[in-house]
Amino acid sequence: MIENMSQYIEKANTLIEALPYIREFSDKTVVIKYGGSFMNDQDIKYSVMDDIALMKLVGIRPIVVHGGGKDISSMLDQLDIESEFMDGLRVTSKETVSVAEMVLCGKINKEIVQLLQNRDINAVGISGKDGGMLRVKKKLSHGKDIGYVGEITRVKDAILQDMLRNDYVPVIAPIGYDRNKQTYNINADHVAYAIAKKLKAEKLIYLTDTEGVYMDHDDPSSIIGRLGTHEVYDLISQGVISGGMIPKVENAVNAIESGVKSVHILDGRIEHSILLELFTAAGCGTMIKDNFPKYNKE
Ligand SMILES: Nc1ncnc2c1ncn2[C@@H]1O[C@H](COP(=O)(O)OP(=O)(O)O)[C@@H](O)[C@H]1O
Ligand SMILES: CC(=O)N[C@@H](CCC(=O)OP(=O)(O)O)C(=O)O
Repeated sequence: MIENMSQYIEKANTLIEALPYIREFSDKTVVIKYGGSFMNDQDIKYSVMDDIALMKLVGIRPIVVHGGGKDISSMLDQLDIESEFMDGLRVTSKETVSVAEMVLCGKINKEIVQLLQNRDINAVGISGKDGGMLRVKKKLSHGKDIGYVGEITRVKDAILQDMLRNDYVPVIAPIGYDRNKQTYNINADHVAYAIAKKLKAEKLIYLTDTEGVYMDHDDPSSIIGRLGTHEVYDLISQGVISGGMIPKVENAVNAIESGVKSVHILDGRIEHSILLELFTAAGCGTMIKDNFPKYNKE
């Protein structure tokens, strides 16, 4: 009985601990990039959707930007089309861009909307095409043409503002078009950054498949809890940050420089990592801000 009581008190304390954060973030915009390899794990998917629903219910304004690279690759595989990447970006032929649009907008986007609606959260799924939201131009990779890969040149946020004003959670697929109305495939990390920048979001959260940014890949205890923007390029040039983590931290620096308060790299494989970050004092993952002392490892 006493044991049970202490469990109840612990639960109540967790709720009390969340109070100042709920107050602080109420009415604030938080952009969540949901993608990567864990997207197809049902338990994780449901836990991410529960977190987003809870955020919305306590007055935060979440915006979901999703990826789906793995699903695109498996659909291409079924169609006997090879997947090729250059610097983390998919080389995108005309055929590939229409498969990407079909998978991202037709399958994944609507699935996320359905999961939020199942939780009685009004969500609307759009791509960068809707309301002319994302204008792009062709992105080159080290001067090389990699097909219909878009670099965002403009974000027209009227449609997002309308949705937020009317209390909808926007769910965004990373597809846009250029000045000739040609469809382009865009890396979802870049879309999340561009939207967070345009809306001057309070937070930009990257859910990924690692606990956060490590100093040493082989040592899980080397996670950097707080990373100052001025340290990021040092860590890239030392080879500490590499591969798919580079666009995330570069986007993080740019986001902070354009008014986003903090960027978080969180482990999407851990259930409720968003809630832990938002509503507990300890937080989790790596928080990137402009004013942390060097490699604060907490
Ligand atoms: N210093 C680092 N700390 C953590 N992960 C790193 C680091 N440097 C490179 N990475 C790599 O970055 C990956 C995350 O990027 P990516 O695979 O593109 O994620 P996503 O598919 O979620 O967008 C990690 O799985 C890891 O292999
Ligand atoms: C140009 C480019 O690479 N676009 C990505 C879009 C999806 C994405 O970003 O998905 P993840 O976040 O799950 O990796 C792609 O085709 O895979």
